[in-house]
Amino acid sequence: MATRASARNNKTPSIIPATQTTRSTRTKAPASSKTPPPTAAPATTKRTTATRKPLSSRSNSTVVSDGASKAKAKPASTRKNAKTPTIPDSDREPIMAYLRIRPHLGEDEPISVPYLTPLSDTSVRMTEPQDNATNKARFRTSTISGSSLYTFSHVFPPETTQFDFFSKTTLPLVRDVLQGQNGLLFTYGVTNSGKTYTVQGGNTRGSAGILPRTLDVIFNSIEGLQGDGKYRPVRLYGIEPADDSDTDLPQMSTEPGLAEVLGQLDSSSESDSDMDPTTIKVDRNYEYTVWLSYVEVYNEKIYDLLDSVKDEPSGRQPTPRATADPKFLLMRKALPLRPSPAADNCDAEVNGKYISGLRQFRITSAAQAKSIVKLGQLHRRVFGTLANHQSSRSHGMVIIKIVRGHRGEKDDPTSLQVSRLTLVDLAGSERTKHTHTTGDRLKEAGNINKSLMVLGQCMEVMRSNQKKLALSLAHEGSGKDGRMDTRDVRTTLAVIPFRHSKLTECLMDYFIGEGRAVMIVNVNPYDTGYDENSHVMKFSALAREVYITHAPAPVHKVPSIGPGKLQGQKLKDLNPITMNDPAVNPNPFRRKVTITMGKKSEAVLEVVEEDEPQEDLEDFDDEPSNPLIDALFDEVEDLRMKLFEAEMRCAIIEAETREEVMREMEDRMRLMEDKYSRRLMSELEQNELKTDAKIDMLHKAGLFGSPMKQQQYTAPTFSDEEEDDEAADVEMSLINQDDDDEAGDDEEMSLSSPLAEKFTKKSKPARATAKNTPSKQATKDLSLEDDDDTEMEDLTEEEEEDADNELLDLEAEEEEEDEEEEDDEYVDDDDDDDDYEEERMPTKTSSSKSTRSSIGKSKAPASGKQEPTQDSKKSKQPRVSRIERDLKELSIKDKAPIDPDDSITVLPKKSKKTKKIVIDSDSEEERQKDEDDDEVPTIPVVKKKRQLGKKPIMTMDHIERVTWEVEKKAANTQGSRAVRRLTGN
Ligand SMILES: Nc1ncnc2c1ncn2[C@@H]1O[C@H](COP(=O)(O)OP(=O)(O)OP(=O)(O)O)[C@@H](O)[C@H]1O
Repeated sequence: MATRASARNNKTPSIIPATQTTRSTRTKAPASSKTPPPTAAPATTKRTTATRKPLSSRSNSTVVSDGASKAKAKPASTRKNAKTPTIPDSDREPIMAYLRIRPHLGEDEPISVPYLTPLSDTSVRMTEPQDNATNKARFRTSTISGSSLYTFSHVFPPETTQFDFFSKTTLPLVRDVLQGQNGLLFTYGVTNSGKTYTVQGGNTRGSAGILPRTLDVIFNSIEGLQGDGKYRPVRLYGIEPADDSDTDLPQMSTEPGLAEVLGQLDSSSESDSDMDPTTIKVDRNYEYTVWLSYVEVYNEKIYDLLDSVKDEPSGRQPTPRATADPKFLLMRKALPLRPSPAADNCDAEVNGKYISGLRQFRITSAAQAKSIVKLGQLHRRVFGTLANHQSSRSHGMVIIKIVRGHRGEKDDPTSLQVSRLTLVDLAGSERTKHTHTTGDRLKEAGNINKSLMVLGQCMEVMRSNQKKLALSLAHEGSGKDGRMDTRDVRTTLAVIPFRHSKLTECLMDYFIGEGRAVMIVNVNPYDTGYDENSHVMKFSALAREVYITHAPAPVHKVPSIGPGKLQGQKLKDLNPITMNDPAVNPNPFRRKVTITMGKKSEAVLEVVEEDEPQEDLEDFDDEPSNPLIDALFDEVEDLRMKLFEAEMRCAIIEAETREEVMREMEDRMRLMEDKYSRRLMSELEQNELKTDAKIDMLHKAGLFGSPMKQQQYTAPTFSDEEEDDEAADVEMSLINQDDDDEAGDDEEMSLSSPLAEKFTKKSKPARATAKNTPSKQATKDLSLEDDDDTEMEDLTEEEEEDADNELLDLEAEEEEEDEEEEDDEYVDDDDDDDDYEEERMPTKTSSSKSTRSSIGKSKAPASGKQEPTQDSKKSKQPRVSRIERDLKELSIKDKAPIDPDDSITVLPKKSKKTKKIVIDSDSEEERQKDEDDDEVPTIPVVKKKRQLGKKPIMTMDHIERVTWEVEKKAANTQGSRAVRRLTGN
């Protein structure tokens, strides 16, 4: 009874000075635990303990909260010895941060390997997923570290059941609220991380979330102890007499059209029948009444989700009902936040804010409470803030108030105590850049981000303030008089920006007042938002460093219920909220909501949201106001707001710029790729054309294929072999080209190629020269099969002589050109030219020395060497063997064994794609002709069908054979320059 007396004393005016002392003591509370007490400290601490915990001391509950046990375990006297500045008083405890890892839900998940690994009960490692293909970070675009370690109050792995999770995280808060303490629980995480599942639950049996379980446990525990509900809670801590309307539970809309829409959305699940059997032992000397409200914070406005939803047909065209596209106009009005009067809680240093006009319902059973919550969720959906398959776009808050009064003083409202438990299902914390939202959605996303960002800022400021305070208290006694005045420090503390967002404004009293806060961090480790989840984890780390005073909610101390009653009356005047309300915002926010009801039908609703009335806010502000301070504060707020908006803009611009730059880079890369592939193709084409041109030149020179020409090779060399080799190579490479293109290209090339022209120039004089040599006759005997060759034969002697002279004139010029060609990218040209020269050599060998040398001179500079080296021959050897192999293959294919003595003709092929080469024996006539020639060995001719030039070419066997013959002759004559060149001498 003594305790109760002391509790009563709190509400007497004489206590007020003591209360003021208590305020400062409360701020100093950490000091008492960290530093040796100043002389006045014990008294104040004692007084605080006596005034702030009157009811707990009377509690006969056997279930003692952790916090209470801590407080008991560490009495004020012992706590004073603790000196570490960063360790808080046991009256305060950090925000508890629990991590819940969402399980893998199936194949739809974007990644299958989680990037979060629990290391212990309290720590996890987060490792950025790697892209297997590139071995680079898969999702990261920012500079967040690839792997980080995070610690929590507890880590719940994916397999944690709802029951276990509730028992470890929420049950202590439920216990507290039944003992008169406030509690806050909020879920934080990106969309699809399991926040709603955690709070509301799933559809399967046993998957009920912490909210239904909380309701179950409360009603299990207070069974038989429910009060008569004579008084109802108002504002944060106020009490006023209840009336009959409090027991009228909210109903689903009575309007048939809307009821139909709501009815279709209202689905039952297996978890509805879940009942959590947990019971907490409570003080049975008390009676308890439970009140419930449900609000959502959407677009920086607070709406009552239990307010009746009505269609407002007035002021608009009637719309067809019950059609496939019914249209309703729903109106709702935002509720204002008002400062809690100091009189409601004299102990409080700073009072929080309450939601003015919020409806609350007295509930008597868990089932009733659950149905009300369900209705609130329906309203959330009907207003489009809890869309079917999208992220919740509002913060949902269920506020459970428990009014408890001692049974012996049932009719004394001043003995009543109001405690609150708020469960918040925050909207997804993803950023705008990921959602690609525009217009209203962008505004929504901006507001969601804003409120979450402000929540983070508040925590940041609270943490730094607490650190500052703790540090200054650690140096207590260092002042002039040996005492530390914390007021000096307090003046330097930063203002916590609660007012920057509605969410933090609503919750501020939990942070600055008494109570406990639990943060549940939901993470989906299979989500692509690695960066977002990293931010969530960092946020939780920040929250864990913020300390909150752990103390029971104050007992209602106001002797008279007058102000409350008046205020309650005023509040009632605000309900029901209609468009007729005089304080309607002139610019209500309109938006459309489409609700899918089954597969076929959908309902289109138009929602009009009005701002909260502003004009009567001051009427409720009980705090003494200083205009200057208010103006300054507003200024600060304004600036902060601007700063915040600028930051938001910057963040959005940064995200957009990054994306733009990325897109631009991608485009450029694509262009470059195109450009290079085009260039590559054109180079290939040019190479092909050049090769064609060279082959053409060779043909024009009559060095390929004709049996008559073969007869000219009296001094065959390996150069010929190389040439043949190369020609065969070229042929094989060209054989896959398209037939149609071929002839045209070939012809075109032979005309357009500068080399071809050059060759034409050269070949004529060369032939002319040959005619003037002793071997002229042999040259004349050339019976070329090709028209080109025949043309060449048709040259008159005069022309040939002219050409010969021209050739000499051109020598110097060509030398220069050839030197330039050496630097040309097509280095092979030189070899080819050289080959050409080599091929010409047999003819020249039998011709005059001067002619030979002139030709040799004209071509030699092009190759940069006078004679082929042994190396170059070796390097060409593989080609020779390839040709041999090819020929063998062909012979096998055609089942015609190659006889080196036979002349083989490769007939023109009709299609290159068939890759078929027909080998024919030379005609009997030709063979006879060959045999008749005594002077030169007969060269068996392989007449291959050349794809471009369509001219026969020689094969290896022939060349080898001729070479052998020539070597034999050369050994005899000892003078053949060609042989010297062949052997590399
Ligand atoms: N622990 C869990 N066990 C099984 N399923 C889960 C769990 N957590 C979440 N889910 C499932 O994951 C999906 C997404 O969860 P939920 O809707 O709760 O995410 P959310 O974070 O609330 O998303 P939003 O922010 O968009 O509202 C749901 O289908 C839910 O049933």
